[in-house]
Amino acid sequence: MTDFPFDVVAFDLDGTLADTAPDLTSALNHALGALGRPAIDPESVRHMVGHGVRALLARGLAATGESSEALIDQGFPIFLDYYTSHIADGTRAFEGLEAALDELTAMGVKLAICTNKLEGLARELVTALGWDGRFASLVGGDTLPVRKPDPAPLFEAIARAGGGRAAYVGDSITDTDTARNARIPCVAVSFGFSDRPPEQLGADRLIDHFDELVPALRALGASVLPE
Ligand SMILES: O=C(O)COP(=O)(O)O
Ligand SMILES: [Mg+2]
Repeated sequence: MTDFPFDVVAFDLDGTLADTAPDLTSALNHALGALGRPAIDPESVRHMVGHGVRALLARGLAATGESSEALIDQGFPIFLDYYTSHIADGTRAFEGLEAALDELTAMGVKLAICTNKLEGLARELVTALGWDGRFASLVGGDTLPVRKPDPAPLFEAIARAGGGRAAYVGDSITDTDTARNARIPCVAVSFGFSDRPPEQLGADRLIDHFDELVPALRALGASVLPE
C-alpha cells in the first residue's frame, strides 16, 4: 500500500459515476405517457434523481398533475420494464472517471458503489458500462432494509470492499448527509444531479472534473487524518 490516505473509496452511481439522465428521462416519460401524462424535459428530470425509482415517479407525477401511491404502483413496472431494456442507450461515464478509477486501483485502493438505485438495475448498468470486476462491492437502495441517507448502506459497501479508511464521493444532498451520518469524509462532484447549488451540499471537497479526484482525496486525507 502506498501513502494514499484511503483504503476504500465508495461512489454514488447516478449523477456521480455516470450521467444516467438520458435513459432515466426516457423511461420516466415512457411511464408518464402510459399514464396519460405529458413528457418532462431532461433538464428537470436531472434534479429529480437520487432517491430511487418510486421517488422519481412521484416527482414526475407531481410535475404533471396529481401524484398518488396508486399511480406510482401503476407506473413502477412500466418504468422498470422500459429502463431495463434501455439502461445504457444514452448513459455515459463522466469524463475522466476511468482514468481516476485506474489510478486509485493501481495504488491498491478498493472501489465500492453505494447507490439508492435498485441493486439489480445498478448491477445491470455496471455490466453495460463495461465495469464488471472494477468495483469490489455494490450496495443498492434495496440491498438493506434502509437506504441512504441512513449510513448503513455506506458502511455495508465499505465493509464488503474490505473495510479500512474510507471516503465517499457523491452528487446530492442525500450523499453528503449519508457521509455525515457515517462520519466519513465526502467529496461532491459539481456536474451531477443536485437539486441545489453544489457549493451548498456541505461536502469536504468539491470537484468539477474527475481529474481533480485523486488530488482532492489526498488533500482530504491530510486534513482529516493527520499523522
Ligand atoms: O435515484 C436513484 O435511482 C439512484 O440515485 P443514486 O445512484 O444517485 O443514489
Ligand atoms: Mg446521485
